[in-house]
Formats: sequence, structure tokens, C-alpha cells
Amino acid sequence: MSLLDIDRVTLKFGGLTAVKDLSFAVEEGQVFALVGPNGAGKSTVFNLISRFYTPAAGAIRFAGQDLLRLHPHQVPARGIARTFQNIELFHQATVLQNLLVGRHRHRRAGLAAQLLHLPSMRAEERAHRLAVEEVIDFLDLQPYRDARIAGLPYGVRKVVELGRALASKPRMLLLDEPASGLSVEETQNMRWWIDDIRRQMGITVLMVEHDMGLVGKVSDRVLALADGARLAEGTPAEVQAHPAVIAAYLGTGPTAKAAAHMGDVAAGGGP
Ligand SMILES: Nc1ncnc2c1ncn2[C@@H]1O[C@H](COP(=O)(O)OP(=O)(O)OP(=O)(O)O)[C@@H](O)[C@H]1O
Repeated sequence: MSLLDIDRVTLKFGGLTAVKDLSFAVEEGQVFALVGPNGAGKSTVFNLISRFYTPAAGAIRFAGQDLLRLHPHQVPARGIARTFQNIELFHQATVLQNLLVGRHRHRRAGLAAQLLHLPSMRAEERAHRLAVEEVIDFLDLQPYRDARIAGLPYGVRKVVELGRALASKPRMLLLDEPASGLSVEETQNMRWWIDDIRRQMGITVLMVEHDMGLVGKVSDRVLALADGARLAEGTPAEVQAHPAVIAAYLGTGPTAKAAAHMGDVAAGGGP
């Protein structure tokens, strides 16, 4: 059984079919990338999994359970955490406080215990702190732990958002363009973190990413979309070499170059 199963899903926005009869499966422990030109439907797929949208047809299962029965606020409790294209953090709060928000789904103590500062509540608070400190260490965020988000550079905010998702100890992480807006060095760090998230933490990763260099380096499997439908699926090298992908990318300038770069990287070349 796959961890995530997207089964013949269709989603329409009025007259526009943003996702067309799409199926794919993500296995536990994989890094799986969704790629494709602007408007291909990648973010819509994420929003379907997060339950922000309900498909017109098809099924979505996570660990064998029907995700479509859930409300969006119930999805994190099933072990799915996500980051957003436009970083979503509490800007006036510190890094530590934002990461503690990521622990929300694990909070057990009732309101009375919290208000009365009962021992059960204090023990729980210590456990949350410990979990968050682990994430701070893992992502090298010690220098920023007490800094407010509003004063931090974009690249650091991006890592904090990743940390907030990791603090919830998810089984699957949805990363929406983890490298967008990052410098070459920050993108390189992101690559190592994604590798470690999978290897050390055992978390399955589904990501949408335009940086084909990063996709080629970290992904086990790649699904290329265009106009909401599947173009090709396979290893990064297989997808890059697929005639439908080449045809879709031909003549699109920088995107075509990016696809070629993905092939270089998958073949062992590239930086
Ligand atoms: N809320 C919405 N209402 C109407 N149309 C939408 C909505 N969200 C997305 N679309 C349309 O659905 C299609 C798929 O959009 P989507 O954002 O999923 O593409 P994408 O592959 O993530 O693109 P990008 O790489 O630019 O983020 C596009 O044609 C887009 O204009």
C-alpha cells in the first residue's frame, strides 16, 4: 500500500479543469517531486491533499484512509504537514514561538490543566520544548531562536517555516517550492536538509519545485504535469528524457534550460 494515493482526481474552477483525471502514488520514505510549467496544476494538487479543495471526481487516500472525509484542520493530525509558496508565519512572534505552534497537533492537556499549570501540563510543555529544540539544532537555527520573524532575512524565514512543519513530527511533508527565492548556497543547504529529513527522520517528502537542479539531486521520483494532466513519471533522468516532457518544454526558454540541467544533474554532472 502506498502512503499517498491520488486516484483519478479531477478539479474544476468554473470552466477551467485545473487537474484532469490525475493518478499517482507516493511510497513511504520517498522524495517525490511534482514539476511542470506555470499553471500546470501543481499547487492545486497540494491544496487538494490539504483539503482546501474538494475534487469533482476521484479519491485521495493517505495511509489507506480516505482524506476526502476530513476537514482541512483535521489533516495535520493525520501526519501531513506543509509549507507554503508565500511563507506563512507569525511575524511578530519569535522563531521559538513559531516552532511551538507546529506542536499544536500534539497538545493533550485540557484547558483546565493549562490554566492551573498542573504538573501534567508542565510535563507536556517540557516535551514540546524538547521537540522544538531538536528541530532548532537540526536546522542550525540556534542564532535565531529568540529573534522575531519580522526582522529575519527571507532565506532564514524559509527555514523556520520548514522547521514549523517538522516540529509537528509529520509522516509526510508537503514542500511548496522550497528553493524559491533562495540563494545558491541556501538552495544547497535545502538540498542537504531534504536528504536528512528523509534519511534521518524517515519522513516522506512530496514537493513542488521549479529548480530542476534541486529536483534532480533529491528526488527518487518525478511527475511532470502540464495543463493539469500527467506528462511523464519516473526517475529524474527518465522524466527529463521523456519525449512528451521535451516537447512541452521546447521553446519555453529558461524552463527548457532548467529541464536540460535536471538531466545533467541526474546523470551525475552539474554543480
Ligand atoms: N482559486 C482559483 N480559482 C480559479 N482558477 C485557479 C485557482 N487556482 C488556480 N487556478 C488556475 O488553475 C490552474 C492551475 O494552477 P496552479 O496554481 O495549480 O498551477 P501551478 O502548476 O502550481 O503553477 P505555478 O508554478 O505558477 O505555481 C491555472 O490555470 C490557474 O490559473
